Amino acid sequence: MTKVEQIEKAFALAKERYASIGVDVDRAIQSLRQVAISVHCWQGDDVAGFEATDVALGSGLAVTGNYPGRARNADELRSDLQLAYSLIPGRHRLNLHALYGEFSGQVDRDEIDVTHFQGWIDWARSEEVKLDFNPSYFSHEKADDGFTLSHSDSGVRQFWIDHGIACRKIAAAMGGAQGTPCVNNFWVPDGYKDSPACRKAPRERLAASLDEIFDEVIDTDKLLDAVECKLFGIGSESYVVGSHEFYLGYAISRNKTLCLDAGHFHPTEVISDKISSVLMYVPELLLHVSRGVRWDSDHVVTFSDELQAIMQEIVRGQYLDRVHIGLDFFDASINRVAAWVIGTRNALKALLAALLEPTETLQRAEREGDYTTRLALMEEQKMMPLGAVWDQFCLMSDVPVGADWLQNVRQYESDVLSQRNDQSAVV
Ligand SMILES: C[C@H](O)[C@H](O)[C@@H](O)C(=O)CO
Ligand SMILES: [Mn+2]
Repeated sequence: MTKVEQIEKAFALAKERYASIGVDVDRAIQSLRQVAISVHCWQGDDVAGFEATDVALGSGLAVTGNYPGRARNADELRSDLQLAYSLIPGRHRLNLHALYGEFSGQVDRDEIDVTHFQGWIDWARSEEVKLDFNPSYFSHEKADDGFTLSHSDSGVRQFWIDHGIACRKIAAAMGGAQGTPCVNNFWVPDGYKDSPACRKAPRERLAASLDEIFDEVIDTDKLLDAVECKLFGIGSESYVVGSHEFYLGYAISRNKTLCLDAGHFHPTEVISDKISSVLMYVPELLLHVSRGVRWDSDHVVTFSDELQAIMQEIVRGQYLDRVHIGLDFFDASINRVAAWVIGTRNALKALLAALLEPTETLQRAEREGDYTTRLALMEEQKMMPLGAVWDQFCLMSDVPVGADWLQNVRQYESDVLSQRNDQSAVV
């Protein structure tokens, strides 16, 4: 029997097993096909970006590892992304940070405009990839003292407000060009290493700065404004201005999209439990699916219990049309293209697992107070033939099955990545 025949046979048997518990596999696959994961550009170059400056990564962000082959310019990053997308089933989005514009010479953050992203827009159109965006409030001399939009100096604040306004315009142009909204996510690192004497004033300034940035009403067909909280960062251990409570209140009161990053809470606190709560009060949610190991370390996403719980919550709550699934990890200790492929395939696998649950049966047992059945079925579900359905989904999507994709990455590593021995910027 050929490998394809094996996959098809296993799939046919799996379909029968799932049908026996009331799950329609074809419908699950159909739903999975509709989901576009927003793949983050910054895994490809260790969050360095392409500005004509050599300011080091900062504001609490840290990438460890020195695996060869980091992308040094937009063409290299696009080439790496193209390989990654070709190994991931389905059609997915690209999440760009403002520091990934194509700048000829020094262009400061308050001066960027859509022309610096035209290359990305053209590429996205030709690759049928939709774009998301992020203003960059880090790796800049005006962010060096730990404050940007909540800075006590009005000049510094204004600089960052102008950056936010510029980014909204760019994101709206992307949304207009692609015919679907571009999610523009604001993460602001501002905070204190040690106990502040005043927690109130920076928060008041952050809210006022954001209000100024969001003052222009832009059609939500083009642009969705999102805001991302954080508990602490390196150098902001005692106080982060944009805490969870701050942004939850801000998003609710301003009708904005809330971003929940899986690494931005206490280590035992999980975002899966927050989804159904916050979606009672905010219109839409952006997820930064990440994996913190002891802290917000941004490890590559694995098929973990929490990843499965996140996807289960999205499916069980029927939130697929209100949740934007983005990724946020950066690992420079392994092949960076492989990191994208592993993390994105895992997010999709977990989503497929959730779509293959007998949700109604589980929820009925719960409604009837039959927690024995609920637990028994949830545990038996873990042994169902998910892998056979996943393999078929890969086959149907014309991407490698199992670990076969690794050969493509290895080939690319020897043909392309290993030639990038000069790691300084090549523009
Ligand atoms: C680069 C990203 O915007 C950044 O990771 C942010 O989303 C974050 O999570 C910071 O900890
Ligand atoms: Mn994040």
